[in-house]
Amino acid sequence: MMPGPTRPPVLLGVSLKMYFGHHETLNWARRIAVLAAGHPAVTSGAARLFVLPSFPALVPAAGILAPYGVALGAQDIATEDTGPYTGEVGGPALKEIGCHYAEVGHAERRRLYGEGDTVVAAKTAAALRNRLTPVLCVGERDRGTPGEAAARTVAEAARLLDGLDGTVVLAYEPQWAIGAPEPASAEHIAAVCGALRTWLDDRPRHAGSAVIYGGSAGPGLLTRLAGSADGLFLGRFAHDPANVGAILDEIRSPAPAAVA
Ligand SMILES: O=C[C@H](O)COP(=O)(O)O
Repeated sequence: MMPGPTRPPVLLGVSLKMYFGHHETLNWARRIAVLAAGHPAVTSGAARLFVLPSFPALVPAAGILAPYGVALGAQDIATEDTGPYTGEVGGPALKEIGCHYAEVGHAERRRLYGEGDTVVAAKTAAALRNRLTPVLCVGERDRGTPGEAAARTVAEAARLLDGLDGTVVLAYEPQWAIGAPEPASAEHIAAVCGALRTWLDDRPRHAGSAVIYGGSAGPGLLTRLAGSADGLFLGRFAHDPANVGAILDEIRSPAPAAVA
């Protein structure tokens, strides 16, 4: 069972993207709160949960989830903190309403909204500047060998974090595995997450950072990964709270240390 006695907590993040309506989001959050209140993986500290709902749900979802230790975060953040940026939401406001995380660089924002490395790096900087932990999505576009994917993904993380200090969550999301029937193979994930972990471990300025896997992740994957990632970044398969419960069931031992 994961994690072993010296492992930090397993970090489980959920992005709801734009799938749910407002009340649906809050009803889902209530069911996650019940899970978090009663599941030994959470109450023992072996697992830590965070949820990224859409912007309008952040405040009421925090009211439902934060009492049970579930952290909240935004799915996006403006590059600037304040000013004439219609439609944007800045880091200071996110911090003020209780966000702990801000997601940046998701493949959907790159593909659909034209965000490139410059914007993603600026959003990562904005999160860190506002004491929000960036959930920085990295990962190759096309399926290739694990070695190629690891080299590309480490280079991407290095590029995006160049000149930045602070704790981050690196969400390894091979783009070809997002929205797919199955996640990448455990071997592929272990190769890339291992390379990202090695890269982070050489950089004390990112101490406390975590590497999690996203892309069609669901029940059973944590067990198959056997500790090669620090956790999971869940999408569709978290829509049914029973799946979140099943993933928590894979995590049993108490954990002594903290991650991002
Ligand atoms: O943000 C989450 C990831 O993009 C994974 O989504 P998915 O599990 O629905 O593929």
